[in-house]
Parts: sequence; C-alpha cells; structure tokens
Amino acid sequence: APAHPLWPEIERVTLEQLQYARLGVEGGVWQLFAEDGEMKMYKREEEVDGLAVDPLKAVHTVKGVTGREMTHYFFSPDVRFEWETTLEQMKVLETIADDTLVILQIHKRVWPASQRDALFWSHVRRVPNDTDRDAQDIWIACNHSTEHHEAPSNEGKMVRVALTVCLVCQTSIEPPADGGPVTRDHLTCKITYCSVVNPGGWVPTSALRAVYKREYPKFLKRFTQYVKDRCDKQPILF
Ligand SMILES: CCCc1ccc(-c2ccc(S(=O)(=O)CCO)cc2)cc1[C@H]1C[C@H]1c1ccccn1
Repeated sequence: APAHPLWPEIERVTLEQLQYARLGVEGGVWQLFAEDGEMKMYKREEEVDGLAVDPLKAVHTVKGVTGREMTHYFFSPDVRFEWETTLEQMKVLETIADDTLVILQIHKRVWPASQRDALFWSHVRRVPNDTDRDAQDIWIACNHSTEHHEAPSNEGKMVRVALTVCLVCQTSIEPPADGGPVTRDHLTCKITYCSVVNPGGWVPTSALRAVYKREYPKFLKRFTQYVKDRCDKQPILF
C-alpha cells in the first residue's frame, strides 16, 4: 500500500463505509423520502449543533452496467462536470495514486445556503466478494473530507462542508440460456449510495431538508443515467 500519511485513514474509512452500506436500510430507523422506479432514497433526521446533518442512504438497481464502470465514472474527476450539476469549480490538489486523489470542489450557491466548498480525498477499489464466491467482486468509491496544505484558505469567503460519501456496487450476471456471449442485457448493478454532509455553517433546517429532497434524487438519477449512456455499445469492463 502506498506510504502516504492519509493511507491508514483511507483504508479504515473505505472499509467502514463498505460495511455501513452493506447494512442496507434495516432497523426501521430509515425514512423513505423519495422513490423513482428502482431508486429508493432514505434519510435519518439528525441535528449536530443545531445543524441538520441528515444521513442519506439510496438503493438503486441499474441494468446494463458493471460496478467497476459505475464507480469509475463516479471517481473520475475528468467527467464530473458532465453529471454533477451543483458543481461550480473543481481542482485535483494531489494525486496520491491512480485510484486515490485529493479534490477541492466549489459548489453552486443553493438558496438559502451561502456558497460552500468541499475538500476531500477520493478513493476507488475492488473488494473481493467474501460471502458469495461465484458472485462478482464488489466495487466501492469513497469520498471523505480531509485537510490539505494546498487548499486555499478561502479567508472566510466560503463555508466548508464536511462530508463522507460512498458508492457501493455489486454486479450480477444472468448468463444467456443459449450459452451465447454475455452482453450488457445480462448485467445488473445493485447500487448503495450513502452520504452524510455537515453543511459546516448554519442553514435553516427546513430549507436544507427541502434542498436535499430536491437535489439528491435528481443527482443519483442523473449520474446513473450518465453512466448507462457512456457505457452503451462500449466493451464491458468487469
Ligand atoms: C448546504 C450543503 C450544500 C451541499 C454541498 C455539497 C454536497 C455534496 C458534495 C459531494 C457529493 S459527492 O457524492 O461526493 C459527488 C461529488 O460531487 C455530494 C453532495 C451536497 C450539498 C447539499 C446541497 C445538497 C446537494 C445534494 C446532492 C447534490 C448536490 N447538493
């Protein structure tokens, strides 16, 4: 593993997020707040110092793509502006490895919140499926707030959010009955997207919850459609 000061935290948080995502939405603590076809979005209403920091968990099933493809496009900074509509600026501050970056993002102002930025490490990895041997490997992309000497101290111009986000994907293949080649029609990707965003500065709780209710379903729907469109007619990446 690369000898980088962040590496132990990246390893720990990524594996913690994988376990957290795999818990699903049991326990009756998750409140379904949005549904669109296969996509189901849940939240828990929590406040930290009077700030709404509502953990979010979404589950979705997408046909025709693999978990590797889904997490690749989520991780890749080169395509982020294609699907992330709330992004205003983005800078890769450090490339720790080809699967690990430090990124500074400035998000568009989302009324009534003032403009915010997010500084986080971003990591993507394949995790062998330890429960079901003949299943495909699991892929996880994880973004977690960090400090970085390269990040311009925005002299109080911007409020910095704290976030932990993961996208966990499990691919299944239903091989064609006639023994023919596996095509995208035989692929199903089960996705769990988890996010906890601390807005970093006070936002009216009801207004922030209205923003989440509007932005998160739009975000996940747009992102997954973007990946389907990108992968269509392309060779499958397992
Ligand atoms: C006051 C807080 C503003 C605010 C800052 C940031 C984010 C946010 C940042 C990163 C990620 S991601 O999943 O890592 C994809 C890479 O961008 C998702 C969400 C969300 C909100 C809140 C506004 C909500 C929202 C939710 C979903 C998409 C966009 N915005």
